[in-house]
Amino acid sequence: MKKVIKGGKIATATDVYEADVLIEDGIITKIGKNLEEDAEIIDATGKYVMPGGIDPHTHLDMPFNNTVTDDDWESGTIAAAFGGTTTILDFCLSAGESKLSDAVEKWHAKAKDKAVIDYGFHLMITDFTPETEAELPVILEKEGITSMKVFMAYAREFQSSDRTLFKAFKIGNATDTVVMVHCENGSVIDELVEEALANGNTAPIYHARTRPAVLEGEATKRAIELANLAGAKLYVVHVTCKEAVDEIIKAREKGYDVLGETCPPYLTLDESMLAQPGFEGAKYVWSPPLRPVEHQEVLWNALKAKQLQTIGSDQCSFSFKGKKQLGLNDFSKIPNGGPFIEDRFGILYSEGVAKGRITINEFVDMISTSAAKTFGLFPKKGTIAIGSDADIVLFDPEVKRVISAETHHMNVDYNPYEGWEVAGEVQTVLVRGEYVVKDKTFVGTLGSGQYLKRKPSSQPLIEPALN
Ligand SMILES: NC(=O)NCCC(=O)O
Ligand SMILES: [Zn+2]
Ligand SMILES: [Zn+2]
Repeated sequence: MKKVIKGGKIATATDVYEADVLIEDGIITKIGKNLEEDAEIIDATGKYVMPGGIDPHTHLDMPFNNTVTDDDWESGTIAAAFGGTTTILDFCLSAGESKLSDAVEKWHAKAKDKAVIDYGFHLMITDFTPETEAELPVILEKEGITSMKVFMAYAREFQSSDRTLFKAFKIGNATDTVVMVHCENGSVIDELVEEALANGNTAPIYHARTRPAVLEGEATKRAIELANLAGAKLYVVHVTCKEAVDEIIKAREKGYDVLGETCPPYLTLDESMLAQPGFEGAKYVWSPPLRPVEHQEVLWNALKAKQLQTIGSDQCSFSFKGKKQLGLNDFSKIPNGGPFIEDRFGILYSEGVAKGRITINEFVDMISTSAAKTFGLFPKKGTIAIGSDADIVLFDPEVKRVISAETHHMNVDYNPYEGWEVAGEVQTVLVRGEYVVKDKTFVGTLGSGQYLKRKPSSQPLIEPALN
């Protein structure tokens, strides 16, 4: 059945205008005033009609820090949809697998019968054996994967040597793959952690104190130089601080092909959350850590200036009364990560657009379009245009609502934004023209999300004007 969205205000990364949208067979086929069609009418009066959010950074059902994240592909993608996200790019973990193809197969099995929105994978690389090095280009092509993540942190779990990092950049260059890097100095952090514990400092705040911003800046610079030496496209994930932003700006001014992502908590929460009495701070333990409040303005300014381009949720959820308790007597054992897949879109709108920090077009770009372009999904995803998938969010900017773990859809017992009043509400969400959320009720089907094969591009990531 055809659908027409009528009377709304279409917002894309470049325009805002009133028009109707015709959807046929999951695709946008017409955009215009007063479309008269024999179709189901969806009334969007007073609402924004926006492209569905694209979350380029999630960890669903992922083994990590001696446990597994609490949101799987069912709760995680349902929560994403309620929050206005219609595509996610999740990290497929290859550590522990002798073949990359086994890792990818495992990730397909996790997602296939559960996902209610569309999805793709980034490959997570920790090391190269001669076999995995040979297999990588084959897997990237076969699976339509155009991005991989390498870690300069988590010394005992995922951290790569500089040599592995450099190899990844060389392969990135040869295959036009975007290399995403977690930039922290994991070895120095380990030393600082050991020192803190030896001094009896076991509380959650020491997670932040043992991962200083200078180590994020240092690692960011190292990744930038190694990527440039290898001729790779670099995407710095979860940027938190001035030290890292400064390195990214300097590199971009030199014409290096570098993009940066930040995440809602770094824009809106600060280090003091970890210093709350008792074990409460464990709710805010993720890496890199929250920073002192002055870093927030640096991040907002960098987004506004397009020196940072995307917003990932870094969804990596662990319940407070459950898995976070692993670190009750030792902050270094608190599983790293937080639940953000549902509130990424709403927090950025409320703190960004409603508070006048960014425009609605900048919002759409950061929450959807820019990720689509970076990761080979545009214009199928990431915009409202004829020929694009009808991944559409109807958003009422006038509604005020309160975020709470009591009402969210993530499979965790707390929300870092508990009690926050936010402006704007996602009301209806379509994926390829089918309702997943209709008038704030889930009506989707488990397993209806489609795996997205992407195509590498030889184009640089950096916009030509900056070259
Ligand atoms: N960010 C975090 O603490 N957990 C997820 C893993 C990562 O992205 O580093
Ligand atoms: Zn990371
Ligand atoms: Zn992450």
